[in-house]
Amino acid sequence: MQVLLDENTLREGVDRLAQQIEERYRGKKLTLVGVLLGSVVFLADLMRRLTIPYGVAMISSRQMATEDNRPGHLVIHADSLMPEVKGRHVLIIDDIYDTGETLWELIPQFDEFNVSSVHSAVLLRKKGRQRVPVAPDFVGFEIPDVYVVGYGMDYRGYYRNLPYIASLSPEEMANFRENDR
Ligand SMILES: O=P(O)(O)OC[C@H]1O[C@H](OP(=O)(O)OP(=O)(O)O)[C@H](O)[C@@H]1O
Ligand SMILES: Nc1nc2[nH]cnc2c(=O)[nH]1
Repeated sequence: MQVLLDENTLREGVDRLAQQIEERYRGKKLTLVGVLLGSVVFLADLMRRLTIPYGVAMISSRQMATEDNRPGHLVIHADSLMPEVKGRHVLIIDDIYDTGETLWELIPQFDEFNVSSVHSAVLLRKKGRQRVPVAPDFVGFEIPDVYVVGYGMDYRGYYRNLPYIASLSPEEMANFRENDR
């Protein structure tokens, strides 16, 4: 495991993002919408850096299988974690932008909630992986095409609690044993 972004670097990145978000949304009705589960640490830190008024919602999304069992659409669960967002400026908060499929699926689904606008902020953007024509509006850090864990992000449910972000090599992932945890 190799540390890619240490705690100080992450703090500076989140501060930078908070400033950019404040500049864009000052005077507007803003709701941050975190995408469970990986975004929770980033969201919690970002929330404490923002000084403008805003609401918060969380969404989970479930991938629907297609008839031939291939991965299909992500569907938003607009349940109790999603308060009224009608007429509000939504900023989707996610930990990482990889292929872009998650944002590509989620963004149009906000149309049915009659929001004023939908944009997105991600802590990390992996280079060279984008598969769809939608890009995040705010990006904390560009990272190489490696598998990362920590600061909310997991490998098989582990490592979300690390206060820094580290990369796992293919060998480390192959040798991962749940019984060692
Ligand atoms: O750009 P994409 O290729 O769509 O990948 C990005 C998504 O992948 C991760 O979620 P994951 O499915 O690992 O779930 P988790 O947040 O619950 O860990 C991350 O939190 C993003 O939502
Ligand atoms: N934990 C984790 N989730 C991802 N989802 C897409 N890319 C990644 C990654 O590098 N790490």
